[in-house]
Amino acid sequence: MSILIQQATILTMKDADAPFTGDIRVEGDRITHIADHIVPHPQDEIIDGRNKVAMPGLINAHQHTPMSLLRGFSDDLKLMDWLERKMLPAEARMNPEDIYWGAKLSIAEMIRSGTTAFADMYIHMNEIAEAVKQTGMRASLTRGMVFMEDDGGRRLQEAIDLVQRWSGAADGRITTMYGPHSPYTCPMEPLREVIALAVKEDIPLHIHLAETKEEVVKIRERYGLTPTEYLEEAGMFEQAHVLLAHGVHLNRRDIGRLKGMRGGVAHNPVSNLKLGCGIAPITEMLAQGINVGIGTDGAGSATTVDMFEEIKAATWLQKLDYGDPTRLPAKDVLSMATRGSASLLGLQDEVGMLEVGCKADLILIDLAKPHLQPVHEVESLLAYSVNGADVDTTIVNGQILMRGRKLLTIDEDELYREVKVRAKRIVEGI
Ligand SMILES: N[C@@H](CCSC[C@H]1O[C@@H](n2cnc3c(=O)[nH]cnc32)[C@H](O)[C@@H]1O)C(=O)O
Ligand SMILES: [Zn+2]
Repeated sequence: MSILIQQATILTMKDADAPFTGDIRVEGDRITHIADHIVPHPQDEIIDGRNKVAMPGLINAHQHTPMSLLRGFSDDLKLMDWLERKMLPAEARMNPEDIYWGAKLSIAEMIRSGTTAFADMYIHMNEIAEAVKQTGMRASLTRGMVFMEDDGGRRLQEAIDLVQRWSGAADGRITTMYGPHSPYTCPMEPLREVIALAVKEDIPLHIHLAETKEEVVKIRERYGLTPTEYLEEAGMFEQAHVLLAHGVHLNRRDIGRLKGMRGGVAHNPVSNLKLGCGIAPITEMLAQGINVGIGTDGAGSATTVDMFEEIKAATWLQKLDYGDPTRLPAKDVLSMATRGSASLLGLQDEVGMLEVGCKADLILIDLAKPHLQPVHEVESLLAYSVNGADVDTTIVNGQILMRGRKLLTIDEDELYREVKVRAKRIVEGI
C-alpha cells in the first residue's frame, strides 16, 4: 500500500529544517519520498494536506495504559495514599480482559490525540500486547515489578516471558523492556539481578525515579543515598539503556551521575503537577546533554493521555520555575516529545523525525480552526495552541489508524460499553 500526502506544511523535526510546503510518500511501513511535488502513482491513497501540518507522531515515553479505567476515580490525594489506598487495591481486581480494554481505551485516546508510540509499564502484558497488535500502534512494553514481598520469582518470570514472546512482534511494532518499578519497591539484590539480565540480553530498563520528596527521604533512611545514587550503586548506568520516569527530585550531583548514560529521563509534567510532586529540572538535564523525552504517566494520575497538554505543561513549568520565558522554547519542547522520546524507547533512527527511510509514523493537524489562525510560526502553534482534538489523521508503520477523526482499527461503541461495566466493577467499595 502507498499513501501520498499532498501540499501539507511539513515539519520534519530535523535540526536544520524550517517548515515548508510539500508532499510525502509512504510505501509499506516507511517514508520513501519527501519533496516539493511528487508525481502520484495510480495506486496511491491520496491525502489532501492543504491547511494541515504534517509532523512526526508524538511519542509517549511513560504510560500505564490500563489505568485509564481508573480515570477520575481517586483524585486529589497524595501519591503514596493514592497508590497504596486506591490504585493498588483496584489493580488487584483487574483481570486480564479488563487490562485489554483499559489498554485499548488509552490507545484510542492516543491515536485521537496524535500519539503514535508509547512506553508502557504494567501487569498482564500479554493483553496489552494483543491490544497494540490489533490496533496498529507502536509500543515498548514492560512488566513492572515490585519486589516488596517474596513472590517466588513469579514477576520476574512474567517479565522474561514478555521479552521472549513479544520482542519484535507485530511487524516490529512491539519492543520490550525490563521494569523494576522504583528504588523504593526494589531492594538491591533483585535490582542487580534484573540489571544483569538486561545487560546480558541488551534489553532496556524502565523504572520510576525520584518522583516525590518522600521517596528521597525513604531511600536516605534505608540506604543513606539519594535514589539516583542507589541506582548508580546497583550498576544501572554502567551499560544498560535506561528509561527513567520522572526524575523530579535530582540534585546537581545526581544530574552529573546521569551524564553519559544510555537512555535518559521521561518527564511527566501533568502527573507531577496534579500529584503535587514538584518540577523536574529538565532544562538543566538538557544543558548537561542528558536526553529528555515526555510522557503522560497513567490516566489515573494525569487524567488524560493527550501529549499536547504535556508539551504545554512542560514548557510553562520551566518558564515559571526559573522566572524566564526563554526557557524550553517551542521547537525544543516539540523535539522532546518526538525525537527525545524516540531515543528513550531506543527507536532514535526509526521514528521521531520525518525523513526518507524512517518508519511512517506521522500525524496531520488541521489548522482550519479559529485558535490556530493566523499562522506566523508553525512550531509556536504546535507547542502552545494545538490540542489533541486538532489531530485529523494518524499513521503508524504506514497504516492509517485515524482519518478525518474517524478511528479505523477500533470500534468505539463496543469499547465504551466494555469500559463502563468493567470500570464500575473494579472500583466498587474501594
Ligand atoms: N503492582 C504491580 C506492578 C505494576 S507496575 C506499574 C505500577 O506503577 C504504579 N504507578 C502508576 N503511576 C505511578 C506513579 O506515578 N508512581 C509510582 N507508581 C505508579 C501503578 O499503580 C502500577 O501498579 C506488581 O505488584 O507486580
Ligand atoms: Zn508511572
